[in-house]
This record gives sequence, structure tokens and C-alpha cells, in this order.
Amino acid sequence: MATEHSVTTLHPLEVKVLLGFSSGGNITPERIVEQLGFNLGQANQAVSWLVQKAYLNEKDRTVKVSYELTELGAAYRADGFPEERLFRCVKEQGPQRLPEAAKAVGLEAKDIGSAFGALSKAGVLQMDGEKRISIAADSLPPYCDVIRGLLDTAAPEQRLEHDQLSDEEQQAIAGISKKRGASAVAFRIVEREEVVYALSDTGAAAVAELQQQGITGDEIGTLTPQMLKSGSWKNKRFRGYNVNTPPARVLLGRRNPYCEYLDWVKDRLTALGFEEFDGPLVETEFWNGDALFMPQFHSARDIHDVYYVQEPTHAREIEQPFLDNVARVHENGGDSGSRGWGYQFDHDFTKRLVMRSQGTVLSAKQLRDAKIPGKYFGIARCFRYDQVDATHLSDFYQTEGIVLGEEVNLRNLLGLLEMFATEIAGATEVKYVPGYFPFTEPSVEVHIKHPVLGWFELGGSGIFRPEVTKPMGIDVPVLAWGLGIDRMALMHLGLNDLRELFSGNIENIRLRRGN
Ligand SMILES: N[C@@H](Cc1ccccc1)C(=O)O
Repeated sequence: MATEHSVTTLHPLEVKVLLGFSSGGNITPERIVEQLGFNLGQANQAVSWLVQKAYLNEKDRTVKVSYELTELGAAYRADGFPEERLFRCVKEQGPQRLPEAAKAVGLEAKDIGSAFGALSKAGVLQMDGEKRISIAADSLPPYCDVIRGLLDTAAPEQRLEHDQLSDEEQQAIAGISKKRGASAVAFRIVEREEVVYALSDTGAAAVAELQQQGITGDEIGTLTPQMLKSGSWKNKRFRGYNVNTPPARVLLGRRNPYCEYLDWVKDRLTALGFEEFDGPLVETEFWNGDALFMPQFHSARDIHDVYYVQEPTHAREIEQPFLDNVARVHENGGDSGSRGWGYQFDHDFTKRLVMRSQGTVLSAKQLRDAKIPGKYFGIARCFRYDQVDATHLSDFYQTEGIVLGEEVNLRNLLGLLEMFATEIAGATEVKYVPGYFPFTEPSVEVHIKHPVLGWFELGGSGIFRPEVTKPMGIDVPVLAWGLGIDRMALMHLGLNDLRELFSGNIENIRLRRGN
């Protein structure tokens, strides 16, 4: 296997490891770090490459045990472990009973109890007939020094390696960690697998070849302009090329097909002379419904279940004169020529904040300063409380638009709908059916047939009623539509589920084109 690899193409890190351990011996990433000054990442990398090439073999695998200070251990380290605290307390405050001592040192009775047990056994403390403990020797027994030493060396980040501890220390750790029960140990045991590698026969052959060819690992991998300029390359040796290395698969960055599609639609509409409009996701009931002549408290309003904004709940005010104009139209028709809905307009409700539920909000707002004649469109993210399925999302995009002018009529509208359905959505079967919207008269719905999902509604359209246009100061006919652009994309991109448009499935995204 190794013969497939020419030593001239080895990575400098590999060369250095091979040469550094050429005389045999155990190889571990830690030893590489120590002897060759690599960082641990480089050492691990070099080992894994060399193992792949079979230049290194696994020789031994062992579990290494080390100890890590627990929180309790850290507290012992800072404030003393039970023996230390008890001894200090009795020494400073004189003879006393165990419960008092436990309280004085702030430890549990059972900890102090076992500390006393150990210290009395060592002849350092004693208990008299009245159960009072007092000092019997000047200093703590040697095992306590061992524990203190361990606590001091085991800084929070510093583990103690089991192998490097003396028998006494190992015993002390076991003692202080076990004695007080599993939940209150001073040291936690950490186990880690250590793999030891050795040079294989092919590895040894590679070393010989490296030495023969005089390769050191200091060869140059990249030629820089500086080297060319200074001529320093002349006395450098270069690393060989490995012409057998398969080239990396290049994955070009590309845009999400749905975004591409949206841009394409925008380009088409602007090319037709449409100006784009936009607006906030949070709207008032005024613009989302009232200005569109949707009666405030009526089932017609339930066409969409809106999401209400929790904080703040209301807008401070609504722009005049539109508020008064719209209120009048609802109450008695104002100067729109209609009788209105005939109810008392609610000025508090109209300020209620909602998540925009239809792109038509933007059309209504555009009427305030629309040019006549004029053509406008927008792509609006909308929100409705809806059951999510293949053709419904609770937040979705509509392409909304208006065309206004003295001359515009229903035929123009049907022409535009046709363009959306056949060219922009790419449908071959289209139906136009009468619909109802409080803001248009007449109203037309567009349906298209999807090869898998069958017929579905693309959206609604119509000619804005004077109750909508008059309060905004518009006296000419206004064609309006709001079509589900997600649904158009579904058709256009050949997908069967709206959720796929927004999925992060990279493979799918790579395959599709947006237009
Ligand atoms: N806003 C309507 C669609 C529509 C827009 C413009 C005119 C007529 C209908 C909806 O969301 O269903």
C-alpha cells in the first residue's frame, strides 16, 4: 500500500514525524508535541495521515485515568478539607462537642464525624468522657499533607494523571473522593483512551527513502511572489506534486432557486413598466382591512384569521384625512356613492396592530400617492392563522399589484391574470371564476392546474370599489390583484409542496433553477 505513496509528496508534518521517530519507539500525539514542538492539532493530523498510509501502526491502546477537581474539591482547596477545618477549629476555640464543631466549621455532621474518626485513629484528636474533643498532637497526620498537596497541585484546569501519582497519593485521592459518598467527591475520575503507535515496516522504508533523498520537511510548498522577487527560491528545495490526488469537488455558490425566481418575476414586472412598492409586516386593522372596506365586525373579515401583535397592541394614530374618509365610508358611504355598512366605526379597533394578512394593504396605501396613469407591484410576505399543508403556509408571499388610469378595464385585468398564470406560473390549464372580496367589484379568482396537486387557487383580483378608492382621493378605475407567488413558484419549479420552497435541503437547492 505504502508504495503507492511517494515520499516526495508527504506533508512536511508527516516528514518531520517520520524522521523524528526514525529510531523507533512509541509515538503518541503528546510525544510529538513534546519532541517536535507541534501543536496538538498538528500532531493528531500528522498521526492520522500516517496511519492512513500505513506508515504507522497501532501498537497499544490503554485507558488513562486522571482526576479533576470537583466544585467541592475546589472549596476544600480554598477553605480546607474536613480534617483541616476540624483540627483548626479545635485548636483555635478549644475543646468542644462534635455538633458544635460541625456548626462552627460549616460542614455536615457526618463529614465532621468521619474526619474526627480518622484524626482520632491517627492520635491527633481525642474525645473525653463528656464527648468533648480536644487536641492530642501538634499537627495533622501525614496523609493530610498528602491531600493538601494534591488539592494544591490540582488547579481547576489541571488534571492529575493517575500514573504520575505515588501510591500514597493514589490512596489519598481514593480516600477523599470515596469516603464522603459519590455525590460529594473532591475529585472526579476522567478516563481517556490513549493509543500508542509505532513505525511500520513500510514506515521504516519511507524513512530510509526520505534520508536518502535528503528530504527534511523544510521544503517549500508554495512559491510566493516575494520569493521570486528576492530570488530566495534558488537555494530552497520544493515539495513534490502528487499528481494522483483527486481534485477537490468544486461546489459553486449559488442562490436559492426561490429567491432567483422572485428576482426573475420582479425583473419581468419592472420591464413592463411596473414600479415596486413595499411596506412593514406589522400593520393596523385600518390598512389591513378597514381601508379595504372590510366591515370591522362581520364574517367578511374572517376571510383571513390575523395574528395580533402582543406588544404594543395599538398604533398611536391613523393618518388623516384617510381615517375620517374611511370611517365615513363605513358608516354611511361618505362621498363614494354607496350607503356604506351602516354601523358606528370603531376608532380603537382600527388602531389594533396585526401581522399583515394580505398584500392588498400595500395597494391601498399606494393609492394615497399613486400617479395616474400608474402601474405598481409588490411582493409581500403575509401572515394568516392557517393549517399548514402542501398548499398552505401560515406565512407566505403574495404578488400584489394595481393598475390605475381612466382607460383601464376588466379585459386589461384578465390579460394580466393570463400573463401571471401562464407565463409567470407556467400553468397550461387556467380557470377564471367569479369571486367575492369586499374591496372589489367585479371580483375574479384565478385557478391553475398543477400536475400533482390538481386545481388550486392562485389568488383573487378585481376592480377596486369606489368605497376603497374615493377615501384615498382616487377617481379613476383601479385594477387590483393579489396572487400567491409561492404557489406560482411551486408550479414553475416543479415542486409538490410549498414547504420545499423554504427547506434547507442543499441537494434539492443545487438541482433546481429559479427560472
Ligand atoms: N387580498 C386578496 C386577494 C385580492 C387582491 C386584490 C383584489 C382582489 C383580491 C386575498 O388575499 O385573498
